[in-house]
Amino acid sequence: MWRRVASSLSPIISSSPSSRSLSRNQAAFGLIIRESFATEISKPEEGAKSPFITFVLGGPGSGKGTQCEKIVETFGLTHLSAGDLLRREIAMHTKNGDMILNLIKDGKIVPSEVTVKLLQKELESSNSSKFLIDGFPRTEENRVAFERIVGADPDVVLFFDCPEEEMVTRVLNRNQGRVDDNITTMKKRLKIFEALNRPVIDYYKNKGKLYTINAVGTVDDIFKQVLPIFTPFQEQLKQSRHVNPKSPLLCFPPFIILRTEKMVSIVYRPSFCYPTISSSSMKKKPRHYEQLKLKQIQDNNNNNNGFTSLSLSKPSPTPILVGKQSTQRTKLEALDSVITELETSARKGITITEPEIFASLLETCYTLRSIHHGARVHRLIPAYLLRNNLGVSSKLVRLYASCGYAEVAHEVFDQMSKRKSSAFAWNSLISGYAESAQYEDAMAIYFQMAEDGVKPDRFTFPRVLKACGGIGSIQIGEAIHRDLVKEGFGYDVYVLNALVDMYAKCGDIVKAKSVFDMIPHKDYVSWNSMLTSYLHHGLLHEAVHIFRLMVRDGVEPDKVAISSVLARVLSLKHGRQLHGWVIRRGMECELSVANALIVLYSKMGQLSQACFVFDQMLERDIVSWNAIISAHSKDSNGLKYFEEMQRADVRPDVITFVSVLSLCANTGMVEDGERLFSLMSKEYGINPKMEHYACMVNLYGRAGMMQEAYSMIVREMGFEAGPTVWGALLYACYIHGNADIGEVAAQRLFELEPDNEHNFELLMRIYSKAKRIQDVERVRQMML
Ligand SMILES: Nc1ncnc2c1ncn2[C@@H]1O[C@H](COP(=O)(O)OP(=O)(O)OP(=O)(O)O)[C@@H](O)[C@H]1O
Ligand SMILES: Nc1ccn([C@@H]2O[C@H](COP(=O)(O)O)[C@@H](O)[C@H]2O)c(=O)n1
Repeated sequence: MWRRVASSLSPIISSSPSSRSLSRNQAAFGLIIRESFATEISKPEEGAKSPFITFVLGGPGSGKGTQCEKIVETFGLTHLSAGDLLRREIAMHTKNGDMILNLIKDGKIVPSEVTVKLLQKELESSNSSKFLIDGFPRTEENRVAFERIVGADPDVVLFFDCPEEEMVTRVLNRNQGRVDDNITTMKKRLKIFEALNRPVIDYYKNKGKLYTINAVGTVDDIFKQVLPIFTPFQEQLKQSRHVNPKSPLLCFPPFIILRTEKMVSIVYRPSFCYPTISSSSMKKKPRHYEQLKLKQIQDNNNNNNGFTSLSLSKPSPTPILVGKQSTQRTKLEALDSVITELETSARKGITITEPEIFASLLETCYTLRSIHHGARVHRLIPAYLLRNNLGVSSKLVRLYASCGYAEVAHEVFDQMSKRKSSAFAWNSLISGYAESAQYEDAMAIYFQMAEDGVKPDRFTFPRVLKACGGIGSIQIGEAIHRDLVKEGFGYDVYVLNALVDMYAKCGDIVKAKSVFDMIPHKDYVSWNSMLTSYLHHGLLHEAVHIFRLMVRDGVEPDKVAISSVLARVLSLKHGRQLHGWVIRRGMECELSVANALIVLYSKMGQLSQACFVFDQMLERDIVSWNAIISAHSKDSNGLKYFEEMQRADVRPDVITFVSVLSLCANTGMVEDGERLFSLMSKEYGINPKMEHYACMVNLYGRAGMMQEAYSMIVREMGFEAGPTVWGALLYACYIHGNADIGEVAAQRLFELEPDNEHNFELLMRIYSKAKRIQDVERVRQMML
């Protein structure tokens, strides 16, 4: 192995804080990950296999990236583009981001330490053993630093030799919005290439490792020169893969259970952090991404490193589909297995006392919105932990509140001994309410906080502002704005970003823009908030302006902005173009983007495309399920998705039932509709709302069951029926020519919406069908 694997398991079980390392993604997931291996050695172990490394050199625009894609396709190497890694730093506003941006704008070389560290991180976190390192080393200094820090030598060095004029033409036509693709920077890049990269090329030439390729001609012609270079290495490339214990790609399923006689410990690893992939996704085609995913699953099936790991469903022969579907299922299965293991241990008298375990599990339950699993975890948590550990109880509170279990959330909250000492617990409650669209409740908690003398912190405000945006009250929003300034958060980017969003959602785009202008160091959230706000307000011109400024500053629109753009697309052609753009950026697997694509295709009547996107999703949330079911509003196949959703243990919500009930109404599936209506309250505790009754009246009405439809309104509904319900009945009366019930429905509608001419017209048609000409005339007179 390239990196040494410590043999002992003990560090895992008694991991000290120092043995834990939180990677960026891990931290983002709020997870504590115990490192299961010692990882200090960066030189290859003696006798261990080194990774197969190819350096790809050539001037700017010589076609390195293009050829790398083909090499990846054919030989399955992992593509790491140094330029892409640096651009990712800019986009993510890391501490080096500004410095890198300035150097790239000027065509200069970023300090080797920075670039090599980025490459090293990618190499270490990948489970691949064969890499294409593109655009590196650019200088002798780069080369030496790589040898020193990574401790590896390339097996092959490709040099794409291209005349300057051709490179200039290609770069100026590249059209990817890169800050350095302009003639001024290009001239500098070419000079630097000649001065600094030539010595590297000569170095490898002297070592006999250099392969020079004439980079003029078609992409395929050039690749014909590349192919034979790798042929001698084919066996080496096929050989078993390097297994890196630190690799997030290897961490599948997300949990590994470690058992000793007295103790059960869990190593939690988020299975959906793929830094290697996302870093180079700018250039990569999603197909490679899929190949990697599938490999990941296969590798994990093959490598359990001696741990008791959770079982995985075997991938089927269709890589793309199965890779993704099994991923989603396995996440829940893994969670379920871990909880079952813990329950078994608890029954045997082994008490689990580590708050990190519960915090991780609850975080996962929350991500998967599995309240059922959350409740099981809840039962395992010792009472004293719940009372005293803010981290654990807050996660539980948020889970319950966000799944609509307000009472239980409050019960847990009330028992928290430290709830009055900080805003932490309150934030969870506010966040839970805000996420489940219970905005008034979220606001009430904020005001309660003030009454109880708990000071809000910088995390409180974004949550409250989100709730305020949900309510759409500019007055409350302004009051909170004053509060946050008073509390000293008037210059906090994190808070100001939420303020931009709030003002925009409350309809005051001018104020949103003035807050945005006030943000001194805008981060990518600031830009994306403003872009999204303009889009929401239909201000496309302004949105395009912001978009241009973003590209100028090297900030890419994020998934939220892209989802908003997708939601506003008016033509299938533009939708498809955007879908292509999304794929090129490797963003098609982002949950909100995929959800928006489903809605887009469904809106455009492209059901099979919507299903395709859905089937490809790595992760699905309630919005995805609702979108695909709603896309089937006139197709009985939609119920299969509902059943699949239940099997996946995703809890249907109010919207899901509106969708399935209208599907049943539209397709005449009365029995299924009745069954689902009853399931909604009995199984899922959702009391039927106006929309559900409207669907039921529609269901019976369309099926000609007028008495059932009528009695649904007068007998079953516990509240006054509104226009949607009576309207459904009136329409059914028109279809089935029932003037008696039609009169009753119309009468109620005339009271509820006296100005809606449609109701009068419908009643006239009903009378006309029944040949009650005098009544037709009477209604006509009423309309005058
Ligand atoms: N053989 C070719 N003929 C014409 N255009 C090409 C060819 N190969 C690549 N291109 C185009 O030239 C542009 C530059 O190619 P590419 O991005 O692969 O170059 P690169 O060497 O990776 O550039 P950089 O170092 O600037 O990242 C792209 O727009 C690409 O589509
Ligand atoms: N080893 C490297 C690679 C790149 N850079 C900087 O990034 C710019 C773009 O690189 P591409 O390979 O995508 O063209 C490049 O001009 C350098 O500014 C670097 O510093 N070191």
